[in-house]
Amino acid sequence: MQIEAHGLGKRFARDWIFRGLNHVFRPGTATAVLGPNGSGKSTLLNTLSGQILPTEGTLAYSLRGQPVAVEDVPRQLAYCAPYLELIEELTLTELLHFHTRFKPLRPGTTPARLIELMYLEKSRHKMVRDFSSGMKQRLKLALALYADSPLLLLDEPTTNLDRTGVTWYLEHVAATVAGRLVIVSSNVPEEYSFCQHQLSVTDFGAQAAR
Ligand SMILES: Nc1ncnc2c1ncn2[C@@H]1O[C@H](COP(=O)(O)OP(=O)(O)OP(=O)(O)O)[C@@H](O)[C@H]1O
Repeated sequence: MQIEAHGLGKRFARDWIFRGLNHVFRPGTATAVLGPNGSGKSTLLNTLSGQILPTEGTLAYSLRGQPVAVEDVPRQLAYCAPYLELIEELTLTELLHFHTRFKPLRPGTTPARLIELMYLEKSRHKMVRDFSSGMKQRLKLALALYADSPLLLLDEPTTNLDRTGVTWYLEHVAATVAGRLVIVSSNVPEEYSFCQHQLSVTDFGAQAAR
């Protein structure tokens, strides 16, 4: 997927979060969106993915050269973020079967295989609400990384992961990002080490908007 932003700006009430963003996010590339806490990284990701409307400017989406309407972007999108919740009342196996009805996994990956890839075999019948925070994060990441979607957004992807979890994340990112458009919001260099491009939200953020 490709996303072209022209003069993109977002304001909450009287505060501009970012303004004047002109950028083309090209398919097959990974971009890290950087900036301190509260600078607007998540707001930018949510705007780019069509979850919230920009205040000004335009976004144009295309897939293999064909335009994609903003309302069709969610179908192409896999998104992992701290503010996106899992369905905690389901067991791991139930959740995977439910989730993948709407967001299929990439060809060759089954829910059973995903459980192995997450090293969660012993928890396949455990309710998600009883998972540790690191297990939940691994599950959220696996659902996004192994989704059959050309657009992958990762907001603070190593949240709640220990060293083993970070190593797991980097290994599975390397296995799944080829050919996709990937945008990572982060303050942790290790978690965006695979990104070829960096975009600092403060370059077109609140300071720049004044
Ligand atoms: N729905 C909203 N209404 C009003 N203000 C909002 C809303 N969402 C975000 N903001 C404000 O926009 C600013 C940027 O927030 P955002 O979450 O995008 O920053 P961030 O760079 O992702 O921060 P962090 O690194 O802490 O996750 C903050 O001042 C926040 O309070």
